[in-house]
Amino acid sequence: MSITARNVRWSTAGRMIVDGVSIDVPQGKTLGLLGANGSGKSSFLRLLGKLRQLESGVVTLGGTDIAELTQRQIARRTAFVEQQVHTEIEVTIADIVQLGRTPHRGTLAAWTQVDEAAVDNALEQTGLAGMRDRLWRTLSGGERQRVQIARALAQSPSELLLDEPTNHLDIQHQLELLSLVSRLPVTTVIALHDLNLAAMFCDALVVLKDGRVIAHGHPDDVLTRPLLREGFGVEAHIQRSPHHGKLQIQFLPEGMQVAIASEAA
Ligand SMILES: Nc1ncnc2c1ncn2[C@@H]1O[C@H](COP(=O)(O)OP(=O)(O)OP(=O)(O)O)[C@@H](O)[C@H]1O
Repeated sequence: MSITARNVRWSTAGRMIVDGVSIDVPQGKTLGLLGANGSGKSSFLRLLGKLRQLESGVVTLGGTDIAELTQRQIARRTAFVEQQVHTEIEVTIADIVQLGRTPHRGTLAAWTQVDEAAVDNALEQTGLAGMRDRLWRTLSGGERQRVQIARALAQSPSELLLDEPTNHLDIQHQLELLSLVSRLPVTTVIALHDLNLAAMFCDALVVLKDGRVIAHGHPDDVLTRPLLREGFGVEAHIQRSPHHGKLQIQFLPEGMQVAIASEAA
């Protein structure tokens, strides 16, 4: 189902954090949400999932205004993976992934084959099937992150909101996760710091700065040298990869530009 936001605003402590943001994500597409630290990505994702109240503006999921949806109705259709999840209780990977089924089940409802299949499938897709009985507290940061993704997938969502889901993952798992997300028929908004991965896997990008959209559109149109300067304060060389056809950014820190120039001379 589609996700849209129209002129969304949210402020706290007298400071505007999300300042008039609009997005349109068609059914099944992946939108990358980019921006420097503190630009408002997590805050905006929380507004999309109704975990914070909009100050003004409208968010729709599948054409329905979230103001008309209860938290439970949203949980049945939208999965949200936040940056950090802490728990020290003695739970296994399977216990956590099974929690993804909660919104679909009544209080005393029996565990069904549909529930079991959704959990098995989610564990399989995230490469966790062989370690379902491992205790959460024994897992590495990257393993924990994959468990949270598996919980979200077990929810069988039509919309997925992911806040930096790859920040603890090794490169193989980053590529696998983003490739999985971009292939799923689920509408996704994903906050990312890695601009090269965003260029490779997102259908469209939105770049935030101080809570405002400074660029949006196809990655080819968004990822330009002026935008990287304005949004992230970095210099870069951008070229199209002859191997996978997507834009690739090579960052050029000041000292390094000089070194390369003198090497070439
Ligand atoms: N509840 C809050 N109270 C006060 N300030 C907040 C609150 N939530 C967010 N902020 C501030 O809003 C700004 C945007 O934060 P947010 O977490 O949305 O940014 P972000 O783009 O996700 O950053 P990062 O890349 O570092 O995760 C930051 O300056 C943050 O300190």
